[in-house]
Parts: sequence; C-alpha cells; structure tokens
Amino acid sequence: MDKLAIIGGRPLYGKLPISGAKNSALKVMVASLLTSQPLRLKNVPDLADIRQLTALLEQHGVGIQREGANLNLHAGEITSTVAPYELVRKMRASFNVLGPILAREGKAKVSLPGGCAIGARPVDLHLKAFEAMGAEIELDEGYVLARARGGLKGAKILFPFVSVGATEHAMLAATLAKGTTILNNAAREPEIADLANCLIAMGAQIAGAGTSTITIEGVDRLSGAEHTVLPDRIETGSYAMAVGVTGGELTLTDTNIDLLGAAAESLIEAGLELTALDNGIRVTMNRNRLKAVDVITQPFPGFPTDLQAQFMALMATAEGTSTIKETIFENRFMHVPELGRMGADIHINGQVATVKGKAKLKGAPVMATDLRASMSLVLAGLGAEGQSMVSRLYHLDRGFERLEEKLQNVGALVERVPDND
Ligand SMILES: CC(=O)N[C@H]1[C@@H](OP(=O)(O)OP(=O)(O)OC[C@H]2O[C@@H](n3ccc(=O)[nH]c3=O)[C@H](O)[C@@H]2O)O[C@H](CO)[C@@H](O)[C@@H]1O
Ligand SMILES: C=C(OP(=O)(O)O)C(=O)O
Repeated sequence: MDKLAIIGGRPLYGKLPISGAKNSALKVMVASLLTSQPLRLKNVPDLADIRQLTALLEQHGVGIQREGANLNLHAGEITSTVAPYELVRKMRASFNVLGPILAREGKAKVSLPGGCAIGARPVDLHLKAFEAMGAEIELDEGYVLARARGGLKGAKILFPFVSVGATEHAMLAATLAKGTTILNNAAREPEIADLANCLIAMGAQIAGAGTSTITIEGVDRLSGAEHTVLPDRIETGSYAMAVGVTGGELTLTDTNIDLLGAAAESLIEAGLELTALDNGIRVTMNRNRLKAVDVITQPFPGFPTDLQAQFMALMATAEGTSTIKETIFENRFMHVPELGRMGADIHINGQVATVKGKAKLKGAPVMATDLRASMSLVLAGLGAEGQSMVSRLYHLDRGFERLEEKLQNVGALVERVPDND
C-alpha cells in the first residue's frame, strides 16, 4: 500500500486538467448492459473504481476495451445474470447492474453492495422501485434475487427522499419497461442528466432528467451510441479548494463552474475568486486568510456531501469559527480525528462539526478513511507547515485520477512512496 508524502506551504500556479466524472462514468458503463450493440464512452477516467466495474461487467459478458480516455463496451449477450459478492462489495455503483440485467433478462441475482463506509446505506428505495415495476424481490444470503416474469412494467414512483443511486437505477431499468414510468422527487445531480443523455443517445425516451420529475417511456430495445462523460465536479471543487489552502492561481480546464452548484458560492464567500472561462474556471486566492463560512450538505444544487471533508480542511485554517452540517450520510466525519493530528480544532456534536480556524496546521502522519476524506487530508497537508504522510492511498485511488502528477505540475511537493510497514 502506497503513501503520499506532502511538503506543505507552496502556492500552486498553472493549468490543471479535470477528468471525466467517476460517478457518471460508472453509471453510463452500466448502461451498456441494456443493449446488444456497442457503446462508446469518451472522457472516462482511469481509476480503481472504473477498473473494478470493468471486471464486473466483463463477468456478465461485456467486452470492454480502453483506448486512452475512451472505453468501448459491447454486451452482445449477457452471459451471467449473477453479480458476485467479491466484485460488488468494494463499490456502491456496482449494485446498479441489477436493474439493467433484470430489464433485459427478466432476472438478476446481485450481492448487496459495499462502497465508502460513510453510513448504513441501505438499498430499500432501489428495491421498492423495482417492486413497483412488477419485479418480485427476495433477499437471500447477502444477495438480492429479482425476477420479472413478463418483463418490467412502467410505474409511478415517489421517492420518500432524494437518492442519486435509486433515481439512476430506476431510470436505467425503466428504459426497457412496458409503458410509462414517472419518478417523483428524483435526484437532480448533473450525473443524472448525463446518464439520461447517454440513454437518449441509445434510443431511450426520457424527459425531465435534471428536474425532480423524470418521465421515461419504455422502448422495446436500445441501440449502441457514443457519449462523452461530463467533467468531475468533485475533483473540480477539490482542486479549487487546494488554491484556497495554498494561495496562488490555477486554471482548471475541461470543466464548468455550473457543476459546482452551491459550493461555488461557499468558496467565493470564503475568499476565493472564481472566474468562468470558455472551457474551465480560473481560481485565485490573493487574500492572506480565508474567511469562516457555514455549510449544510444537501442534494444538488445544494452543497455536495462529497466536498464536505475537503471544505472542512479549508475551514481548519480560516479566520473565525464555522459550522459544517452533514445531512446526507450519518457517518461522514471520520476525517475529523485525522485533521486533528495536524492541529485542526474541530468538535463534533451529532450532525454538526464546529471548526475553529487556526493560522496554520502542522504536517503529521495521517490515515485516509474513505475516498473524499483522503482528499481533505491531502488539502490539509498542502497548506500545512512541514511534511505530512497520508497512508491508505487506495481510498484516494478510487476517485482521483493521476493526483500526484496533476499537483506536481502546478508546483506542489507531493510524492507517492511505497509503504514498507
Ligand atoms: C457512486 C456514486 O454515485 N456515489 C454517490 C451517490 O451515492 P448513493 O447513490 O449511494 O447516494 P444516495 O443519494 O442514494 O444516498 C442518499 C441517502 O439516502 C440513503 N438511501 C439511499 C438509497 C436507499 O435505497 N435507501 C437509503 O436510505 C443513503 O443511505 C443516504 O443516507 O450519491 C451520494 C450523494 O450525493 C454521493 O455521496 C456518492 O458519492
Ligand atoms: C462515496 C463515494 O463513492 P461510493 O458511493 O462508491 O462509496 C464518493 O464517490 O464519494
């Protein structure tokens, strides 16, 4: 297991390219299961999660070739309707093979998923949506067994609260159901519209993706298509925050400020300058000290939970006291004790973390606990005095493509070192 050595205190300057969104790429890859024709995806990041899903899809019979940032997927035939525990346990999005396989083959057996240990993360909303569409669902020995003898049928589904995964999953399955499906209280994250655009290019009939009501008119079959994955808004926000902790100026290319939603406003309030460019964002930090800003995580367009840990690292050196409320996941403050090792003054009370900003953090050995928490430690290390050593980098490698190369190119002192412990 590698570690990341970081020597903090260097301002960042230059151009930093943003990769395609992991959380969209994973779902559009799954869409390949819905058609016997080839699907060509562009701007797919090369990440551990993408490789993990590739292995799972190959196991279902999908032929997959990578050409640079493009991925060609071809599910001529589904050779297995079973998604085994070993391939599903590490990553949440792998559970989303259930809907497409069920829609195409009338049955599927999929292990309950894993993913970041940031909460209980049940899949009841996914399963209720399939039941509403006429599927019989059983749970047995850690697996979901789903069957839809006469095929799935369109249904009216009202999600009791917003779920990104359940919205995407129901939308995927509904494309091949008989009749009309209406998803109410649907998630509005940009990745939902991206998935819908890919499905529409494949011949699906979907209206309203990106709003809270999505209507899907089922079709008999879908065809192949070409689709470009949208930029990663979490990577975008994370590197914008890197400028906040180090100072300097970065031009984030191949991305778009609108993807940041409320996070853009919070960053500007904290003292960062964000300028929308044709194909990116210029991020500048000229003030001496960041300002404390309170945030509450919310579904899009609210402040994203996937940027909460990184924002906390930023607030740890801001002037004043901020509160950060996590409303999406019940266990997403695991970075707090690790930031504490670097001198951050943070207290948790239920869903709320109170962060008393300090002038400087001090480098320390720290351990990544989940994907976005890893990035918060990297950010804290970039701003801290002296050396930090971040261990358990496999969390980071799930979701940040070529992190050390991207940071080195803009002047950061970061290096991956083998861990011999
Ligand atoms: C691979 C991927 O895209 N992951 C993202 C996705 O996760 P994911 O799709 O798992 O997140 P959801 O939006 O579904 O989860 C929101 C909340 O709903 C709960 N819930 C969800 C489904 C369900 O059937 N029952 C239930 O109770 C979850 O435990 C959580 O508390 O959206 C999250 C919220 O933006 C992000 O943090 C994750 O990075
Ligand atoms: C939580 C995340 O991933 P997953 O849903 O796969 O755990 C994430 O991308 O931040």
